Amino acid sequence: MIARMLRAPFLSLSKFQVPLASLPVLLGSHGRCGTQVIENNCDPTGISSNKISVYGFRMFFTATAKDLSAKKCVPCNTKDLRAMTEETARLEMFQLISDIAEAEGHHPDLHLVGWNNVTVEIWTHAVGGLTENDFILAAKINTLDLHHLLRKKVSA
Ligand SMILES: C[C@H](O)[C@H](O)[C@H]1CNC2=NC(N)=NC(=O)C2=N1
Repeated sequence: MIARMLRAPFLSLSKFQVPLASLPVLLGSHGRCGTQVIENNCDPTGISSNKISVYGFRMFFTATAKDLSAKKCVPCNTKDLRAMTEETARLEMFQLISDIAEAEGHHPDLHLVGWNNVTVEIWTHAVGGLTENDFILAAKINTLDLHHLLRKKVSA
C-alpha cells in the first residue's frame, strides 16, 4: 500500500489512508467544507450525519490525490525533508491528538507502525463506518503544529 511505502505520519479514514500533511491542501481547496468541519463539534451519535460524511470523504479523497499529483517531490537529501524524532515525537504526537479526542469525545485509533510511522485511523465504531464526526476530528487534528517534533537532519 502506498501509505506504508511513503513512511510518513498518516491519517486514515476507515480503510482509506491519506497523508496527514496533505490535509491542509485538501481542506484549503474546499474551503467552505473544511471550515464547516473544523467549526463543528462531534455529535455523540454521529448517525444523522453519516451520508454527508461519506460524500465529504469522497471529495476529500479526490482532492488529495489531485493536489498531490500536482506537486513535485523534493530531493530526499535536502534540508527541507525532515523525519520525525523517534520516541519523543511519537508520544508527544499521540498526546496532542489524544487531547483533541478527549475534548471532542471522539477517539481515533492510534498506531505505531514500525519504528517511525504513526497511523491515525478514524472511523465511528458506533455505526461501523464514517460519519461527520470523523471529518471534524480529522480537521482538528490537522490544525496541530507538529513542526517542533521533526528531527533536524544529521549533517554528514
Ligand atoms: C458516548 C460516546 O460518545 C461514545 O462512546 C463514543 C466515544 N468515542 C468514539 N470514538 C469513535 N471513534 N467512535 C465511536 O463510536 C465513539 N463513541
